[in-house]
Amino acid sequence: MAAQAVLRSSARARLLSGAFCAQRGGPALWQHHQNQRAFSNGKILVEMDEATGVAVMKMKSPPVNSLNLDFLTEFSISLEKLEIDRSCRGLILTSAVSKIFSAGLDITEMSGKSNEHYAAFWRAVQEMWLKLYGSNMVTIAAINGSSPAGGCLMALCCDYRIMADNPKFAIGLNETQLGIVAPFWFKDTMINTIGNRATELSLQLGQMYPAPEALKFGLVDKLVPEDKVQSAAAAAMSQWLSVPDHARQLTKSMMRKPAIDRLVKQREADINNFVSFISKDSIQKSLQIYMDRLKQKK
Ligand SMILES: CCCCC/C=C\C/C=C\C=C\CC(=O)SCCNC(=O)CCNC(=O)[C@H](O)C(C)(C)COP(=O)(O)OP(=O)(O)OC[C@H]1O[C@@H](n2cnc3c(N)ncnc32)[C@H](O)[C@@H]1OP(=O)(O)O
Repeated sequence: MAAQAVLRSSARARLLSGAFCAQRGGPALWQHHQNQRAFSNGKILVEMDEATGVAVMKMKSPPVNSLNLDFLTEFSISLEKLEIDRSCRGLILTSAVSKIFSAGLDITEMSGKSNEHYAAFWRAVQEMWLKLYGSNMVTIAAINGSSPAGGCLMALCCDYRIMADNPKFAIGLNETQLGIVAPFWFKDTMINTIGNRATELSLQLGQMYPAPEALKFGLVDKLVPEDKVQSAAAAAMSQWLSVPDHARQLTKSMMRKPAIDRLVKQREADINNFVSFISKDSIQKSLQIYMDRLKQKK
């Protein structure tokens, strides 16, 4: 895919240079065990079944798998590593943290930091989206917990979503509830999944949907009991992998390329937009109030 080609160069350069690995105290090499391979960079664990060509990526950044700069960098590098591995055809994205898929973007990365930091953070968010939404692999989200905002975006980037059937787990793009605005590419991803009107309702209200409502709304494709999420994802994966790769990949590209190209074309403008928006005093105040409320609810 065009966007993949653009993106691959920078992440691969970092991957091959080992800069990221050195920073983490050593290269994230595959460990082999029978038919299984695994690597971990700290916040992400990847286990690959060589017999099926399916990798399971587990987010393991407690307490809530929030997407900070380190996490996003590890995520993109891990994904790139799988993308260039020809034996890997499918990816199941899930969480190793109980009851949480991902709490979305780390709000502390968007509060009280320099403009340079906001720009680097937003570039990493864009990169995560470009890589996951544009992946050539079959991607299935095994949503085993709550998944607000950026966590919902990650799930929406996948080709298929299976969620634990627990009304305590909710998913949605709730940005307006924080006093912030989902950028156009979050919106495009949601429109491509549930359509324009449902997206407008959902985004304006900053709605979080408990699992049963998320299914009705089309935000997720299937609900299964909590302890069956991984096995259901594996079963769905084998169905998806029965389709010839080249035909499925070209079809995926046809559906997603317009949205991907749109961000690729205005990447720098989107970063500048984010920095000027997030650094406003009024927005910083809104985020502070939201964080205070989160802490007070205990
Ligand atoms: C017009 C121009 C527009 C341009 C574009 C501009 C801007 C776009 C900007 C941004 C887009 C952002 C998308 C996002 O992802 S924003 C993040 C939204 N996330 C949330 O709202 C999640 C909030 N969290 C929760 O709802 C709950 O924590 C959760 C359901 C995930 C888990 O609940 P639980 O009860 O288990 O755990 P808690 O006690 O609430 O949390 C534990 C601990 O973690 C902290 N925390 C939770 N979420 C976050 C987070 N997203 N970032 C940072 N920290 C988080 C929480 O505060 C607790 O900390 P502590 O009290 O233990 O220290």
